[in-house]
Amino acid sequence: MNTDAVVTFAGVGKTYGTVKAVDDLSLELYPGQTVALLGPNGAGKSTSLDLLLGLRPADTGTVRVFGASPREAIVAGRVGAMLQSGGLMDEVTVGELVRLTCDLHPRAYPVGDVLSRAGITQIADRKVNKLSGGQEQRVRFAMATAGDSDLIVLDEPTTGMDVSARQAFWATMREQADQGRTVLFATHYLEEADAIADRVLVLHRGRLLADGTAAEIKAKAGARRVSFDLEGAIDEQAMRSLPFLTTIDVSGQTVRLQSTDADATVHALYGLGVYPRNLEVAGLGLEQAFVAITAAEDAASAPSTQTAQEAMAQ
Ligand SMILES: Nc1ncnc2c1ncn2[C@@H]1O[C@H](COP(=O)(O)OP(=O)(O)OP(=O)(O)O)[C@@H](O)[C@H]1O
Repeated sequence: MNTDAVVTFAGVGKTYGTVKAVDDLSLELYPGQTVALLGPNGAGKSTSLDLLLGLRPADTGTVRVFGASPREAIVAGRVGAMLQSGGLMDEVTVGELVRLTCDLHPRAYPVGDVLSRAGITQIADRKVNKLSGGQEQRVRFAMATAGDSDLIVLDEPTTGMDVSARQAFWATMREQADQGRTVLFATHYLEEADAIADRVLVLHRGRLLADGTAAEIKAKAGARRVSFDLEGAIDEQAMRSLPFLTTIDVSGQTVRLQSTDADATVHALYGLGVYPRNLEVAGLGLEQAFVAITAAEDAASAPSTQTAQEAMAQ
């Protein structure tokens, strides 16, 4: 086990009945990393965060946070968390709730700073049960950043936030990471992961499918996007016979395709005697890469019905 690690999962498993929510998960997070946890619904993201926060015990393996148990790390004030649901006391005001959270944090910031950073100073006197969804998220954000924690754990933090709240939120998280804190967030917004995270973890059926920078995850998906325009009638059958295609779409004079070997596909295209204009070759976006990687895994675990290559092509 690396002693510098902020978080260590070693062979961690969690099963609910017959569902393996987390399956033999091993990983380490380091100081200053901003890590996005991606995965389809039910992939095990929230369960993994619950295990990391000691809210549920692991069935197998060990979870360590700053070399201690999750509970010890939290009691020491080293972890701030923003979870998806629950946890807000309805009958108190926003200001009272944030004050209480600060009172409980061993290394709390002044309440006024916490309110203003989360953009909720104006609603400090409002009852928590009168808040909109986005305002509730801001309150959760305030609670997660109430003190000087070394690790900030966020489960789908920007769901329901408007554009300005999101921008303010991520600006704050960037500051936190720049100061050496580790930020781990689960999200379904892949553009946020692409823009914010310096490390992306792709979880699927409780297992870690990919771990790297967004660029590495895109490269792992293997395919590239090619688009071009053709003049005159397009011979769709000839286009579909191009080598290394995974998908192709012909719309008007424009052809858009994905290829696992774009150089060979373009070479063959010229071999058809056509003259493509506005030819562009680009990598997959993170969203397309994510879909390709998880679909390929689905296909690999159901080999009788679909090949991985077919899944990549969908
Ligand atoms: N308390 C529970 N009891 C039984 N099954 C559960 C429980 N919590 C989660 N599961 C199951 O474990 C699996 C992983 O769920 P989890 O909530 O961790 O996924 P997730 O990646 O966070 O999903 P989402 O993106 O939909 O929030 C799912 O199949 C889910 O149905």
